[in-house]
Amino acid sequence: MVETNRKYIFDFDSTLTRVEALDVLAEITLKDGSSKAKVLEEIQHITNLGIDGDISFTESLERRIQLLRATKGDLVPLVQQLKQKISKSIEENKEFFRNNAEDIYVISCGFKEFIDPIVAEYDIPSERVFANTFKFDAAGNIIGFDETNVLSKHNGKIDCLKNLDLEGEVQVIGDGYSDYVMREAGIADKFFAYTENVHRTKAADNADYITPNLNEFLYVNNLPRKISYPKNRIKILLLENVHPDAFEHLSEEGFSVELLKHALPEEELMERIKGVHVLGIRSKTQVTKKVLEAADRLLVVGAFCIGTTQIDLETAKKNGVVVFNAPYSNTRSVVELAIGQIIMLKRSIFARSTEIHQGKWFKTALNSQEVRGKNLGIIGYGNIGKQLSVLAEAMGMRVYYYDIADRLALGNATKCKTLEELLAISDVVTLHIDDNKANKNFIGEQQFSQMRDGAVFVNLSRGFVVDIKALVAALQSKKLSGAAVDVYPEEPRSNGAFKTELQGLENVILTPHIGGSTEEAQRDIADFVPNKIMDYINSGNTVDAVNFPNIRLPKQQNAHRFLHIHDNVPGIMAKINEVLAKYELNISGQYLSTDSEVGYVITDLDKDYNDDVFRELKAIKGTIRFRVLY
Ligand SMILES: NC(=O)C1=CN([C@@H]2O[C@H](COP(=O)(O)OP(=O)(O)OC[C@H]3O[C@@H](n4cnc5c(N)ncnc54)[C@H](O)[C@@H]3O)[C@@H](O)[C@H]2O)C=CC1
Ligand SMILES: O=C(O)C(=O)COP(=O)(O)O
Repeated sequence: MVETNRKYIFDFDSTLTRVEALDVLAEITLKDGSSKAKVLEEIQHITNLGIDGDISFTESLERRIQLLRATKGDLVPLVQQLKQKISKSIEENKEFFRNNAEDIYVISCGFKEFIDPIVAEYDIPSERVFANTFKFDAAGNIIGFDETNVLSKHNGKIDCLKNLDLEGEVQVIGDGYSDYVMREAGIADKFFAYTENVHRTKAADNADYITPNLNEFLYVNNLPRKISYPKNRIKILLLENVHPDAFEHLSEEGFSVELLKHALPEEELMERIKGVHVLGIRSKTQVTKKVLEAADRLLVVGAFCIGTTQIDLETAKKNGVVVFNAPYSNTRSVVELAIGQIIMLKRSIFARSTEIHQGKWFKTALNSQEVRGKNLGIIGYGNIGKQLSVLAEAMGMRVYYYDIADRLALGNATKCKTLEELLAISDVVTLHIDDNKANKNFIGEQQFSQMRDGAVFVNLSRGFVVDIKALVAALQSKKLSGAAVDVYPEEPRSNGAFKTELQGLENVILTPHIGGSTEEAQRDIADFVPNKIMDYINSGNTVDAVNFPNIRLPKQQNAHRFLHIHDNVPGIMAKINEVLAKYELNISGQYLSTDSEVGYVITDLDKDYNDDVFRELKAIKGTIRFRVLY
């Protein structure tokens, strides 16, 4: 039992439950038919007019009851259905109702016949439920309501609360303007506009607090709750036009998400990142040391792509910021584009197509060859390189590959010991190495000179790995018969003008870094990365993090979870456990993973903790970040 000297007044419809009960009743009573939808719409309209105070409540009630044509028997399925429609965060925090049972009241303009059985399960007895009651005829039809009840009158909640004459601070939690009026009249001390189910502007505009769920209400009041930090307080900034599904998934989870179409330059990002807990980017946004240092709340960076060298991974780690990416989602898209481009180059298709666009017919087999039987040299035999190997072989190409790591050949592919060997044998050279900064100008003048005369060259990896001047020279001198380039050393942050020295060259296909830009890939990434983010935020899992010790954690029931990220120096674990022992906290599970720089320890406890424990754990020397989950 928590002593707060507060009284909590809850509204019922759309606050404790996700729905308006009379709308559900209408669904039950109205027979399917052409008029059903119209009547339902009419009932909802009248409900809203009443809630917003645009018509008198008595009028709204009378009109709805006439339309409903309900009976006593209809209340049974109504109660059953309402039990399934309790607001999510109310359900999650059932303990709040148990612990504060004496101080919780329901004041509703709904009806006790269906409210009482629902809220009884939340330890609110009938005597603390104030609502209307139905009038029935002898046959059990609902024919009206008790008109002497104050709650059947316009602004009846004011009189109802006045009559209760409650002591202590009175807080009203409701979704409608008719709840706010108790505060306006000066009988309640605070009004929380409850927006978990419906956001009513008129109520929200007047509220002392807008509370998107009960967790936020409990947080504001510093009361025990299911999760320590309400999800709506977690701010997510998604840049570079990531697929809208990501926005959907993360918003549905309750986070506050903002979506921008473009990348941000360093200075602007340093400003925008303040207060942000999760940053979502693609390949353009540079998450530099300065940006990470300006970030005061950052927990996670989600790279909605494969490459992660645009992020200062080391600084992120040292600051306790976990980075995730999507290593597989767009690989197939890149492979398909590579195949397409290789065929287009070998057939000089873009030249032929441009001629026709310019009104010229030039039918020729000149510079046009099949890919069957040609040697394909793949540099970088990773997730993309390997898939390309299989598909190219299926088209009859002879595949050679070169990789600095020891990679098993798929199918009949032949491994080359050196880059020179690969360059010398390939009719088509395609680049799929990773975005490691050490790969800068990996292919330059010397490498082009080692290629076969008339070879074609494809780069879908990163712009900086190729010396563009050398590539232009190789194309101009006809050493290469063509090239396809998707990535450039400098790429613009948003769509618009773009210049490259490769423009205007013959048989050169230029694409704006769209290798991974397919609907399928972007949708898959928008599913994969948010799941990783949510898994880390909600339970501390770092599986598949690119810069952090990986820990897969079991789900815990009735436990508190402490996440402690620290410098990997001796003795920290002992200090954590010393604090826990001092406060006689029983550890139900403890998991540790370290790398050379940081340690990540998760401790599950089966007992309530107080703020002193929190403070002491945070104060341990070497602590980078400390977070409590629930
Ligand atoms: N154009 C686009 O839209 C996209 C581009 N990419 C880029 O494609 C590249 C490859 O992606 P994945 O196959 O997923 O990466 P991966 O990491 O699975 O494979 C890269 C391979 O390159 C090898 N490698 C690295 N440096 C090398 C070097 N100097 N010489 C030889 N081998 C080297 C690695 O050992 C590894 O096997 C990355 O740079 C990625 O950023 C990825 C997706 C979309
Ligand atoms: O996945 C990658 O590394 C890519 O290059 C794709 O980047 P993007 O998401 O198109 O900015």
